[in-house]
Amino acid sequence: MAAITRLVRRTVSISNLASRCLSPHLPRKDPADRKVQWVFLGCPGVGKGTYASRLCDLLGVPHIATGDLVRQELASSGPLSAQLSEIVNQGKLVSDEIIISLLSKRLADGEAKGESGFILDGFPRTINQAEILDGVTDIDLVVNLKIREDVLIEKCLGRRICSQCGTNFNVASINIKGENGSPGISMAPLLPPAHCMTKLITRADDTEVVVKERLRIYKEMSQPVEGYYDNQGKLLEFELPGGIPESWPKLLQALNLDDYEPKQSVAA
Ligand SMILES: Nc1ncnc2c1ncn2[C@@H]1O[C@H](COP(=O)(O)OP(=O)(O)O)[C@@H](O)[C@H]1O
Repeated sequence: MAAITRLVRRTVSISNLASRCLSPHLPRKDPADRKVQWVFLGCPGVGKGTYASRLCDLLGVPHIATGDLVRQELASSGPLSAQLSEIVNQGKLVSDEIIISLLSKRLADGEAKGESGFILDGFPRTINQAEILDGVTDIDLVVNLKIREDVLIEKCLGRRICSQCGTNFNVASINIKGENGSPGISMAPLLPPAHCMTKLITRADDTEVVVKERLRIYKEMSQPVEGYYDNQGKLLEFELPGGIPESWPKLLQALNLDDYEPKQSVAA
């Protein structure tokens, strides 16, 4: 009973925190009067950040990646830093309280700069987070990116970040032949320009052991979020057919964004 009371208190306090922190920054407006409010779901390494940031450039909305917020907090050596580094380096999820407070601060900063709309990447990652988000704003669409698991591991291990500009690259060259009726897949490396080449770093949580743990946790904690949005009729499943040159135009088609053709050149 005491445990239930504690859980109820905790849930209430997270919901209070969420409504206190998130509500002012996520006004419920008619979709016709505001920019898109989308969520990107998908396993670690699938390319959420890559495709979400390209779509954000196209649609003129901020790309808000909670993983980036966590890494910024880690790099800042602030009070949460040591606690976060232990959790993240084990591939575990950060608590809802911490994630919501980082997200609300990011939204407040964006609001002060006059931002409108968003694509969320890496949030919500649990049913509780999805319910909290639903309590404070309307999500128009949830894109669930998918790719086979052996590719995910190779992509995580090949991921590199420019320590100066923060851009993601990938040195993995993926070429898996089709077998037993399932299609093969090829993905060329996404190499950095010369000025980033000497500044590349690998994320501490992109080791094989930690990536496998992140995949396990994704299946346990985050896959149910797909069903949550499917039940609301908001889920768009998108199986990546290959690297960016093949996938980007097909993703635009699936999103009915073919009209944005002049800007499709960002994919080149
Ligand atoms: N919504 C969230 N809830 C809890 N933890 C999160 C959330 N978003 C990011 N994190 C933490 O930050 C780490 C890195 O996140 P991210 O860059 O999105 O990684 P991934 O490549 O696994 O999708 C996660 O493994 C987790 O520890």
